[in-house]
Amino acid sequence: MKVTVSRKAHFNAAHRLYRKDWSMEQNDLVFGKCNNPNFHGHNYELIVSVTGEIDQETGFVIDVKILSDLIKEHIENAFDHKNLNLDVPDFENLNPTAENIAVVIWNKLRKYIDANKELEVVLYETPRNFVSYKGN
Ligand SMILES: Nc1nc2c(c(=O)[nH]1)N=C([C@H](O)[C@H](O)COP(=O)(O)OP(=O)(O)OP(=O)(O)O)CN2
Ligand SMILES: [Zn+2]
Repeated sequence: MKVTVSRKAHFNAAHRLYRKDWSMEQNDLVFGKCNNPNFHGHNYELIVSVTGEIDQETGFVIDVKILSDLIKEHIENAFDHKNLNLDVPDFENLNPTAENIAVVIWNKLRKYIDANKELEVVLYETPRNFVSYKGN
């Protein structure tokens, strides 16, 4: 019997969607207003879910306090109130789209979650735009 435990978190960050190897015109064509050279920001909402068997002694799939501390240490401290393009090394050569941010978050957390448990990341960039990633 598998059960999913989820924890919500949030961070505020600035970004610019563009490719360094494209002209301004091409970036404008593809990324539109998201290519603003002066950046723009989002209030990102994050849902991290861990699925696995319930431990018979504790009744937990994972202690939510542990999950919360992992998100705070590895995601919120790294991304909150940061410029993703300029301040976060993961995006030095990676466009900080919602898709790429979700994959980076998943990779950062995966190593701390037991191998026999599944991890899913859902990232809301705006209240209407969101992506999800489960690995693979
Ligand atoms: N596949 C993706 N498409 C877009 C991404 C993304 O990360 N992945 N990102 C952006 C922009 O960064 C931003 O999210 C767009 O903001 P905005 O247009 O303001 O968002 P909304 O759609 O919620 O606003 P509306 O008012 O509904 O237009 C663009 N595309
Ligand atoms: Zn944006």
